[in-house]
Amino acid sequence: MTETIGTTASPAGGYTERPLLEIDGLTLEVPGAARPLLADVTLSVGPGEVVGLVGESGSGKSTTAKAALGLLPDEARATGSVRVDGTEVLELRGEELRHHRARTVAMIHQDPRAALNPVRRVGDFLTERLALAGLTDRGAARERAVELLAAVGLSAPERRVRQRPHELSGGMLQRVVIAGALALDPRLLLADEATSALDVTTQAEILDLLRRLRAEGDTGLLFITHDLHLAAAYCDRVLVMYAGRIVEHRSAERLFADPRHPYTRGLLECSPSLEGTSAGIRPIPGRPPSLADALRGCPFAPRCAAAEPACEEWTPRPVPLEAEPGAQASCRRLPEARTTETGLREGGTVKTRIPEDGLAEARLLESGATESVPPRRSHR
Ligand SMILES: Nc1ncnc2c1ncn2[C@@H]1O[C@H](COP(=O)(O)OP(=O)(O)OP(=O)(O)O)[C@@H](O)[C@H]1O
Repeated sequence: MTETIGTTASPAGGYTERPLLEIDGLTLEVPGAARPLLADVTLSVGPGEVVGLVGESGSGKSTTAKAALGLLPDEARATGSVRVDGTEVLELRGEELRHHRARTVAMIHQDPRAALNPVRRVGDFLTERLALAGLTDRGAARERAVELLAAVGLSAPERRVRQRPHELSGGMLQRVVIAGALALDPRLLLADEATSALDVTTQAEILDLLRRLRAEGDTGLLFITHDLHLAAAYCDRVLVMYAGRIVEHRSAERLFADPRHPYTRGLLECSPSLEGTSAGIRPIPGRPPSLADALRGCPFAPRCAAAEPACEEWTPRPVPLEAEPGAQASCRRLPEARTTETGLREGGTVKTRIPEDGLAEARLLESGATESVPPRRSHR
């Protein structure tokens, strides 16, 4: 099944307008690592959409989100592209990059205390953010700070602006940080484990708040979590990462109902459900590869109960899933993978669908493996 690619793309049942965030074939290499930090990462977030990015610790979720801010690891060599609201972030430098970080994208981290100066008042944090956005009149900024705190659901906002971080709970502080993000009226919000440190009730309140804000402002939200159950319940679409790669990309509903990658199935089986029951939890055996491990074939093969010897030779690539436009999983054992490979063997060079890349050429290499060839750019 085909779909229109470009400004009206609708990956895995998502948005229909131009994406706010478009990461296309992003590969990041750092000196001394045996494998890339990120390998061919492609994802997008549309206006008003919540997209989940899920994976174990070290899979590359934060590195992907930071790329949207133009924050790459020192000495990293990047290929591919990262566009926010149509601007190529990897080409921004100096003042343009500072402006981009201050105005277009806002990141909310797990620990709100790290974002707030412990000796400054909450109101100062907000008025400084508002000054970045051009509101330098002190009285007007003060008023706006109170409005922002009310908008994120803090009671008695006039009193809160005079308080210091230690006087507020973790949930209240996360609301302050979100208010700080909103002060800049960003098009894109990046929430990196933003609710992981909160109790379940506060977590639900903050998730509601984020959902309401992105709907009201038509803001896009990239929601990073290690909790696949939470992502499936909260997001429109979910991408699963393993060892720096996207291994599955589905609508949240389909992912939860019928996970196709063995790693996704393993994640669902090894995390407690939203109801909090831990019955039947089965941890995925083994550990994810470190950056010192050179990878060959499917990176999940050493931990995969369904792996065959040929998986260790298989070049990972997104395999489009039948009857689910834009959805893909990167597993050699999918029936869809066999179909495409047969086509390649017969045709030598064919056009194959790479979700969100549009039509990318897939070449048959001499070894018999396939290689997708999206448009590339190199940045340092
Ligand atoms: N500046 C850097 N230089 C070298 N390696 C880095 C750098 N930043 C991150 N890494 C490595 O990249 C890998 C991915 O890290 P990242 O923080 O993106 O993972 P994550 O999925 O967000 O994990 P977590 O949930 O623990 O934050 C890790 O192995 C990490 O050690």
